[in-house]
Amino acid sequence: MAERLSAEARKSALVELPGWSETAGREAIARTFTFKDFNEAFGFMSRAALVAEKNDHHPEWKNVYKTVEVVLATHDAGGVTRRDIDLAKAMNAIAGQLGVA
Ligand SMILES: C[C@H](O)[C@H](O)[C@H]1CNC2=NC(N)=NC(=O)C2=N1
Repeated sequence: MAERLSAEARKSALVELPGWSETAGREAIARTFTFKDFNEAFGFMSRAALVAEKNDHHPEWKNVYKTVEVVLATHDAGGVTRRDIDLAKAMNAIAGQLGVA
């Protein structure tokens, strides 16, 4: 089972996660992605969903038209773990391939 990261470890992990930040009032990380249109936003979600399913680690997310708000935390650990960092990195890579840095 993945271990919760310390505040320090979370902060240093975020250095390598452009666009991501800690959420207020909850041990989690979040990013809002804005794509060209709904088609690209949904394409991002489709690809990210496959990664999440493969890793058995799932996002909390909301899609409104071309934006996707993502919150990541490890429910079993009650905070942020490496699994969240790894999924955030994968999401940034997928968004990058869609032209969203
Ligand atoms: C049974 C299943 O492996 C667990 O419920 C997985 C599913 N996906 C998950 N996703 C997230 N974000 N946190 C979890 O603790 C988690 N646990």
